[in-house]
Amino acid sequence: MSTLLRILKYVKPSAKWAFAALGLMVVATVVDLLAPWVLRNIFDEGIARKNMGTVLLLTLALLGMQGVKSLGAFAQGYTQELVGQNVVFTLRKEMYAHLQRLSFTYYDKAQTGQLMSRMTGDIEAVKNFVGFGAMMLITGIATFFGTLIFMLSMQAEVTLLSLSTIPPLLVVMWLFNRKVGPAWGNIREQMGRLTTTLQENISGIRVVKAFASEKKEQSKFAERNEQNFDTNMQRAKLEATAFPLMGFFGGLTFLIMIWLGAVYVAKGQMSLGTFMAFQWYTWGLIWPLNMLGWQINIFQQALKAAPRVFEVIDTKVDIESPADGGIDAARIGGTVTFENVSFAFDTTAAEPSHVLSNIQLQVKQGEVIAILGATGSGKSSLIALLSRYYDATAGSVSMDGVDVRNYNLEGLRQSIGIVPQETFLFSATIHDNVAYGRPDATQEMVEAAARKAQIHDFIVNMPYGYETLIGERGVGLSGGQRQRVALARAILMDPPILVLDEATASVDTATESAIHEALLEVMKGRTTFIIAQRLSSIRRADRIVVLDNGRIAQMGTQQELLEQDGFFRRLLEQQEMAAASNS
Ligand SMILES: Nc1ncnc2c1ncn2[C@@H]1O[C@H](COP(=O)(O)OP(=O)(O)OP(=O)(O)O)[C@@H](O)[C@H]1O
Repeated sequence: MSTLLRILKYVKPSAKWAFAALGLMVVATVVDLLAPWVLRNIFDEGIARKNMGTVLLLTLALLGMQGVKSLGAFAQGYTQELVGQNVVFTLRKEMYAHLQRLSFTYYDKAQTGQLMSRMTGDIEAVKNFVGFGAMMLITGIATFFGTLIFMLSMQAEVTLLSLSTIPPLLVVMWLFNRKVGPAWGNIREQMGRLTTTLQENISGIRVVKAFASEKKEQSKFAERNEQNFDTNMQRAKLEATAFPLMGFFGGLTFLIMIWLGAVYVAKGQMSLGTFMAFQWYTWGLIWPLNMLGWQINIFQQALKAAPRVFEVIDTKVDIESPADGGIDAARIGGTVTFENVSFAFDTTAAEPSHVLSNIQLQVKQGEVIAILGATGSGKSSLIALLSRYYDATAGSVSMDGVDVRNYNLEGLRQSIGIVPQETFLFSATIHDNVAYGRPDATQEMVEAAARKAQIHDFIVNMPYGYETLIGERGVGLSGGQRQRVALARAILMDPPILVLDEATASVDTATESAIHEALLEVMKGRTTFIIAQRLSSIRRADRIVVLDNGRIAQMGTQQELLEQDGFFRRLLEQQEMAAASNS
């Protein structure tokens, strides 16, 4: 019930259209109810009394009524679709906006395919109910009871006796409703899983092919496809049993009415006109009942689909700006302090395993900090706390002495230029990809950023220069080129804090040293965090932080760390040995 009420809330803004559709429905229903009554009078007042004028007049009235009904049906069809589409529009807008606000913690667990199927199929199922479904349900109920009133007023006995088929019909409907609900729930869930399998396969198609796993993937998909097939067939079996049974009882009503009607006409207790009108009216009883089977289907589908959409919309946003909008981060200088910071990804676990423990680090404005450590030691996690991708579980991260949680989130993130390990490029021109964070940037600004990232020469040699489409539908770029586009993207933001996460990992040594030269310029005056495995990438760091299993194991200048027996010296020795054996 609460789901239904919540769905109706989305209809509220279109209330005037919904009422217009209802009004038109009432017109069409009244016309429908009056038509058999006019027919009765054609017989009883016209034909029986040989009054052809009345016959002509009433036939013309029937024609006019048919015209009004058709016009009403057209307008109603349009308006009910308008109401449905408005609901779809609002739900999609709300869900999309909420998805933009949800944090990394949500996306760590979310399945893209499930989200896509909720955004499309499930919302569509809700629309089918609020538009067509609900209107047909109301039309059906109005027609049924309206018809009943007309019939009872004309001949109560025949009407009541004909209705003896209604109780078994209601039992069939009740059983169908009970069984078809869970089937629709399964179908909606399975569609989500099917879309997830498809989406993962397409995103990971390179891995699939590299491991020649096409057959395995096909059978995984086939399994889910079969589940969906089976559940749909179970649903079809329910429909195939229930609908004809409903049809049978509906037909029986009609036959009983004809038989009883004939008996009553013969006995003189019913006029021929009423008998003819009853034949017409009986359909007014039967079709709403028959249609009810479909309506139950549409209703149950919506009832199972809507909570899947609401679940996303209701997910709590755990990382956002403070309620008052937060402190403007536009003038952040770049002093960063980690004050006894500990962090675990899953804080809901009974014993959260800490990825970072008791991090104590003060970074001056303009300082270049290199973060080193074995894989999985927590380097990316440490950096993720700066932009509030996640919040520290204990302790605090502050910038210019203000806890990051007190800044306006948008401003905070705009103050931190990040070149991530994995670059995502949008299906857009290379210009738009570089200017992603600053769409208002001039061509000169974009080019200057690209020059600093050592990618300008490559771009101008592309088929359409900066206007070349890249990403899914455009030209592919190599790993190193993608990384340099990401670097240009960050440089263009002109942020006081720069984060380079293995930013030169996938470029050759010559490009790497060229980028480093350029970076020297870029890093000037900016607080920079460089996560790197290669020593060449950190040569210009003022200070090095070595992480070990989420704790700071070493910290100091390159010279200081060289004098200690620790991770840094071992790394240096290893890399020097590797360089010697390569030469
Ligand atoms: N989204 C996540 N959810 C849960 N655990 C995670 C998540 N991301 C990373 N971890 C875990 O946190 C630990 C630290 O990971 P992190 O990515 O910070 O390490 P890293 O030092 O940057 O590693 P690498 O050098 O391989 O990039 C790892 O043990 C990893 O398994």
